[in-house]
Amino acid sequence: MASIKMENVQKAFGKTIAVDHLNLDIKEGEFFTFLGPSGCGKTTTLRMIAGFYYPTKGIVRFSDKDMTRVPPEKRNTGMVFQNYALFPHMTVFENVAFGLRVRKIRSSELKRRVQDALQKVRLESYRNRQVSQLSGGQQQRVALARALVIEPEILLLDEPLSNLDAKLRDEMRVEILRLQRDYKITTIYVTHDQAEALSMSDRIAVFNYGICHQVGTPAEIYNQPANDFVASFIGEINLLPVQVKSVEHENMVVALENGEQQITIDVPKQAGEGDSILRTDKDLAVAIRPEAIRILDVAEDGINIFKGKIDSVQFFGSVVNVIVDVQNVSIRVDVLNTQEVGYYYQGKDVYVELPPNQLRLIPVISGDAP
Ligand SMILES: Nc1ncnc2c1ncn2[C@@H]1O[C@H](COP(=O)(O)OP(=O)(O)OP(=O)(O)O)[C@@H](O)[C@H]1O
Repeated sequence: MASIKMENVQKAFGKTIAVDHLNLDIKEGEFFTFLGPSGCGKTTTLRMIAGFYYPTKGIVRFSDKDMTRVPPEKRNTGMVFQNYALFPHMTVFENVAFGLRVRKIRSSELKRRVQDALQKVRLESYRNRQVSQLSGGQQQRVALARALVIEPEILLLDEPLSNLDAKLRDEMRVEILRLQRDYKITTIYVTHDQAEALSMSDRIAVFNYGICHQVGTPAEIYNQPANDFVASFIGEINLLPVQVKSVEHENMVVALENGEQQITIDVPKQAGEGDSILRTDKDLAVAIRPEAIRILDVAEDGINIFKGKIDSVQFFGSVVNVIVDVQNVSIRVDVLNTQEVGYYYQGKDVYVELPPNQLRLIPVISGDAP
């Protein structure tokens, strides 16, 4: 097992800066995910860790050792590619044995290790089968066995499930996590799928346009997004553009200007990381998840309770998605399907409550794309 550090790393391809100002500290044994949309720099970062690319600037360390310019074959990393990159006409056994033959491992030990890896991915009975005669999920397992058999210190997985159908993907997620725990191996997982990232990772780094915007546990990323990009890339969220009206000891009062009208919202100071949010030169938004908002039939005492009218209702099974119009501002509320059918309907007068402890005041950066 190794830890991985990236210190102020940049990678440029000619004039394209694929990754910039990257600082990461990945712990031994961690399942760490790079998440972001296509072209945001995830694969480039992974390749700098594998050694297929060298950074233009900055340092890459494994367990404090400088690896920045060490070639891939001297790094002891195992990699699984999106398209698996297997040898189709070779057997399962030979595909898995490949890395060991390159390393000139003795035949008896080679057999034992391949057998062991095939057992771990539950493919022992397929050892003599040609890879071209396997299903997508089985090929994925061969690719995993081939990466693991060399007993790497670090496992690198580049969108390993993207070619599989939804059911197999679910199965393989569980399988990958089981293997990662069995081998206790530091793992980096690249994906653009937020559900995959949230459900599998110890921690996630969220990328956009070559910049890492936030590193945190799934709950931190979901509950305390650093800005509007992170907030809206992961899950559904209401983003209400606001201006700060006043700042008190514990609270800030912010206003959502809406033509002639104004909605004032009480936001606890810690929802904006204390006063620091006030020093940003960015526009601000109040962020709240749809499941954190309550719909009330009658006005109750409390703060941040606003009168509105239901605009639309969509049924999703376990959850009902209700859009409420509050003074021409659309607010999405997700309620559990526990009321009788027809309880929420278009045109119904309701109140919505935005609980202060569920609010975040965040900078709006999405206009900043290069
Ligand atoms: N070899 C290269 N030469 C020139 N530009 C490159 C090269 N590799 C990547 N880029 C550019 O760097 C940026 C980041 O690409 P990268 O492949 O790291 O993104 P990604 O997040 O992995 O995307 P995807 O999910 O589509 O694979 C993109 O703008 C891409 O076009």
